[in-house]
Amino acid sequence: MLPAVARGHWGWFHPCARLSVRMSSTGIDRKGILAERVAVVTGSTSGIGFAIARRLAQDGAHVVISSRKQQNVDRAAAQLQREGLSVAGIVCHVGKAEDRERLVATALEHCGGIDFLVCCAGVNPLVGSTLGTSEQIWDKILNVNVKSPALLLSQLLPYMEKRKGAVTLVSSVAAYFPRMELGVYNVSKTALLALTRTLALELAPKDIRVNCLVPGVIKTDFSKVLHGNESLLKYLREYLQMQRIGEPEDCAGIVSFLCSPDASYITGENIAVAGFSSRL
Ligand SMILES: NC(=O)c1ccc[n+]([C@@H]2O[C@H](COP(=O)([O-])OP(=O)(O)OC[C@H]3O[C@@H](n4cnc5c(N)ncnc54)[C@H](O)[C@@H]3O)[C@@H](O)[C@H]2O)c1
Repeated sequence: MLPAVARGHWGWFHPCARLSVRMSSTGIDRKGILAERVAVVTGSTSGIGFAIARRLAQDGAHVVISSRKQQNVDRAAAQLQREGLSVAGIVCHVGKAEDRERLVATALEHCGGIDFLVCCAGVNPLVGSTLGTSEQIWDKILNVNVKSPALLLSQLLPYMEKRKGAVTLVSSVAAYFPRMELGVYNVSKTALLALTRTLALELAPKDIRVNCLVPGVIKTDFSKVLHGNESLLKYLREYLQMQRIGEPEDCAGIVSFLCSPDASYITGENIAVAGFSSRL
């Protein structure tokens, strides 16, 4: 049986209290750079989002993870809690307003505020040509990939104000060099670059920074269609100057840095983690 917190019902158990208990009982007094800060990470039960959630928690933050399916939330939250990290999980389909509201309420109720938002949730139905894409698919991709980070941020904003918060959106190198088979996905990821700069501009007076992680090919389920194909993988390795595709952990440290006080004067930037491509 998984702990209640992993099912999204915390009851008496306060995940944020857990870390302080652990720290005092083990005598560890070295606080992480993100200690006592609270991070909400969408699409974080696997892949890049999971690696980011883990890293933020390792660096001291209380982290609320989320994705669409309860069983995935349970599994991921339980795994990180076993590692002694202060993590709670809740189901949130980012395209659903009521799910976003519940995510916000959960973070507030159990962690008392919100400092960081990392938007990893993304969809990528392989749709082929942009002009051949149905309106339904257009709506789905733009809703989840572009609109939902902005809508979620507007729901979180009242609580992030006065906390010198930071937001990280997640685009893709497809924003810079679109792939034929990705159609509208390319468009959505390019829109995120513009969203980053626009939000950075709008939120700078509130001391909230907005930056964008731009991953190259990272080994996750999402990109299996690329790295699962031996000949394509060989091509990618030769094409990438570092001779390898990335791991989710390659994307994690930069997000922790962007949340940290060390990045206090960095906003509106799109930062590629892509192993160097001469086309970037
Ligand atoms: N893997 C890559 O090569 C790569 C490259 C560039 C950009 N990205 C981007 O990175 C992000 C994470 O992808 P990943 O590679 O870690 O994939 P992944 O499939 O491992 O993780 C995606 C996560 O998002 C969740 N998710 C999907 N739709 C959701 C929704 N509507 N609401 C909430 N959660 C949802 C999934 O459940 C999963 O937890 C995506 O935005 C993707 O576009 C990935």
